[in-house]
Amino acid sequence: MTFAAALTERTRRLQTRLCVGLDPRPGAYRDAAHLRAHTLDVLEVTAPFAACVKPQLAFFEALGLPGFALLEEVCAAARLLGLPVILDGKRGDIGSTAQAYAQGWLSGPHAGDALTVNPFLGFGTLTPFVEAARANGGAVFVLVKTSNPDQADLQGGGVSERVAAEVARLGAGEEGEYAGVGAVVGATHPRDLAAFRALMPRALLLLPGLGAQGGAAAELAPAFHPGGTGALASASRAVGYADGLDVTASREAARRLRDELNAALG
Ligand SMILES: O=C(O)c1cc(=O)[nH]c(=O)n1[C@@H]1O[C@H](COP(=O)(O)O)[C@@H](O)[C@H]1O
Repeated sequence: MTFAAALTERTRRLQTRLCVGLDPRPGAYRDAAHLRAHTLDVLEVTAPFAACVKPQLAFFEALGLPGFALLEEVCAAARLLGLPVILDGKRGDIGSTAQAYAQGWLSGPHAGDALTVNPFLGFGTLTPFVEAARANGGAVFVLVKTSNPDQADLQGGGVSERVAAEVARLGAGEEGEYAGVGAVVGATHPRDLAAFRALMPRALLLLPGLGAQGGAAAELAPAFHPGGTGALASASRAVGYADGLDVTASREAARRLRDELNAALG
């Protein structure tokens, strides 16, 4: 089953639209073993409320080699829990280098099921990522309108809409309910969601910024299709560090966010 199909099946079966972000901050732990144990615990306790999991590569890269080992463990544990994995790497480069990124993160030993990608170098540079995702039944999430306030410096003036049109074009010929080419649109831009939903009718929308960045579940309904599919709202700190390192608090935060998203959909 493709990433898009597996994710949508899980959303329907478990009635959850929550993506749990794993952003393990080294400063929060005594040592690497403590970080590892807490990260795997957060994954396990939140899995029943999650549609998917999104490890942020920066935090694993920051740990050096042990970070790569932990990332592999996280991906393996997620698979055992039935959770599709989105690697948040925001990769993008000239085509030949993009090909290496795509090999590493969408088909190599550390590969996830999906990867976030940056279109800044041009639409043609997305091709290696899209091809690798297709070959592996995976997906890419192209940055369309990011959650940060200063996104408008470069993404304003119609740029986000142009990227959205390219996302729709890239996914147009694919079979299945949702394409393997999705889009990132910040949960912090609720007023724009309906327009992006319309511009990319078959794209999965990843909505980061829930919680710590001010995104509110109650405002995200326009990103979804009738029946509550087609989008995922993502929270990292608000789940992983809901109350310090208390994993019971993480589980309850995931449960609450899942419920709030469902309530928003009526
Ligand atoms: O691609 C992402 O997930 C992403 C895109 C975006 O526009 N904004 C954004 O915050 N993210 C990532 O989502 C996570 C947000 O973390 P929290 O603010 O703690 O929920 C971080 O790992 C960010 O790198």
